[in-house]
Amino acid sequence: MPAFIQIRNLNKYFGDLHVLKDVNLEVQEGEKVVILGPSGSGKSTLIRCVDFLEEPSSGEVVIDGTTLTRKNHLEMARKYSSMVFQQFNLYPNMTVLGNLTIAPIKLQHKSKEEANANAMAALRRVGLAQKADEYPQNLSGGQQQRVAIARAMCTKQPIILFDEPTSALDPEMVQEVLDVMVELAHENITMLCVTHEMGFAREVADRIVFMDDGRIIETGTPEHFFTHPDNPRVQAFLDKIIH
Ligand SMILES: Nc1ncnc2c1ncn2[C@@H]1O[C@H](COP(=O)(O)OP(=O)(O)OP(=O)(O)O)[C@@H](O)[C@H]1O
Repeated sequence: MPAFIQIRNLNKYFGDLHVLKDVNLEVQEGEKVVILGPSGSGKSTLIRCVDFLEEPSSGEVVIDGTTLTRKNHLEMARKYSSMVFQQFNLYPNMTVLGNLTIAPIKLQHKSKEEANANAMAALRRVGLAQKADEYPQNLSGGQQQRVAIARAMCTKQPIILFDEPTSALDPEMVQEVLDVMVELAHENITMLCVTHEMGFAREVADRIVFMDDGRIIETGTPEHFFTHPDNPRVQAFLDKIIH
């Protein structure tokens, strides 16, 4: 059975800058993959290609047997994947409830009642049901990111992509967002997560993928990765981060 997500010979250039270099990765349905690596190694670009927010220069991303193309990517994203960004990307002029219901109503053609019920259920799960009628600017960064995660839950796609979801947060708010992500990880959702949170990676990842200079140079379980990585560059990265 082919993997749920297949990234095949992916290359991405920004002008002359070769950012992804023949990347291959297969992710099974329900798998939680954490992508680590030094700054500028191409992690965000890789994950953005999975949503076609970046178009590959060559190679392909195949989801559930269908290759993403210019033509089908919006429909594919609607069906399969939602992204949680570093900068929450909430609509400032809409209430929290509005932010959570707009895509289900407008794009997925859900009734307002169903969208509201799903939104309230998601807000309860992230502990923010009492904030449904607030505007994003009245929430803390951690709360805004929890709303963004609830928004991703509402659309019920089977894949969730996290692009450094805690990097823009004050330190005291990081844990509250990680707690929500850990809870989400208990579900049969397929998760690809770019993060610098090693504790989260250890706790949640089925597999860690390490990128360096546009290539995947090591993959393995957290146990393998944190205790005896094969590549000395991974060890150097860990030494720098952990000590
Ligand atoms: N839209 C863009 N235009 C030009 N260059 C870009 C663009 N997006 C990313 N880059 C460059 O591509 C390289 C990889 O960036 P990317 O954000 O994928 O790395 P990263 O591993 O996620 O880094 P970080 O951990 O710092 O977020 C960097 O050199 C970056 O400056």
